[in-house]
Amino acid sequence: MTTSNPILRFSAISLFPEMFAAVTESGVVGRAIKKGKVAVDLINPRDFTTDRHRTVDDRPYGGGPGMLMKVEPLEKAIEFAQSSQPDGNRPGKVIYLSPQGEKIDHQMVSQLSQEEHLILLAGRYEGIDERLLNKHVDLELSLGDFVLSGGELAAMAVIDSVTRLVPEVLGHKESAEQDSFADGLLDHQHYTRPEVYDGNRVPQVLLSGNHQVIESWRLQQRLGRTWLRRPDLLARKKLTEQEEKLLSMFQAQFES
Ligand SMILES: COc1ccccc1CNc1ccc(C(N)=O)cn1
Repeated sequence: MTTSNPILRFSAISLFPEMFAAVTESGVVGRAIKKGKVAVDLINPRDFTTDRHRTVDDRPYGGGPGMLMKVEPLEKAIEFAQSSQPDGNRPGKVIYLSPQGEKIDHQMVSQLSQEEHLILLAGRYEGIDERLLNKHVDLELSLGDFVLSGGELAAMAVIDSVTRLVPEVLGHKESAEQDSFADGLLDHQHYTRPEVYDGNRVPQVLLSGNHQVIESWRLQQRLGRTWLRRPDLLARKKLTEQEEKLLSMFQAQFES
C-alpha cells in the first residue's frame, strides 16, 4: 500500500529489526504510521553480506575484547537507505546512537522533527569503524551516560520523541506543547480520582474550577520543581516577571 508522502521518514539500520515492532506496532508511532504521517523502514546489514555465513561482525585491530560491526555490509546498508530517498528531497541525515554522542535534549528532538528523512544507525558489539563513522555519520547522539547492548532502544527513543513533535501526529496538538521540557521546565504534579487516596486529598486549588488560579498554581509548581530538581534547566531559562514572582513565593514557602 503506497502511503501519501509521509512528513518524516525514519530508516532504522539494525541487526535486530524485529525489535522496532515495539514502536511501529503500537502507541503514538503506530498510529502516526497508520495515518501516513511518518514511515519507518527497517534495513538489516545482514541482507548485504556476501559470504556463506552472512558475517556482520569483525575483529578489532589492536586486539582487545569484543567485536566491531563489519564495514562492508554496514556501508551498503547506509547507501541503500540514502538511495531510498525520493528525488529532489534533501539527503537523509545519518544519526549514530552511541555513548560517545552528543546528549539528546528537547531542543535536539525538536530540530530533528523538522527533517524529512532520518537514517538511524543502531550499533552492536563495541561499535563501528571510525573511518566509516567519519565518512557517513552526520550526527552522533547519546540518550545519556550509560551503555546499552545495542543502539536499537536509543533509536526507538528518538523515533518516539521526534514523532510526537511532528505536526498533527498527536491530534490535540496541546499535549506536545504541554510536554515538560517543551518550554524548559519540568512538568507539574498530576492527580486523578479518587479525591482522597491513601488519606491524601487532591490539592484544593484543582477542585476549585477557577482555571486562572489552576494555571497559575501549575506554573508555580513547574517553576518550583525545576528549581528543586533541575537547577541546571532553570539557569538556562529567562523568567518573566510573573514567573519570577511565582518562584520566589514557592521558595519562601519552601524555606519557611
Ligand atoms: C556497547 O554498545 C555500543 C558501543 C558503541 C556504539 C554503540 C553501542 C550500542 N549501545 C549503545 C548505544 C547508545 C547508547 C546511548 N547512551 O545512547 C548506549 N549504548
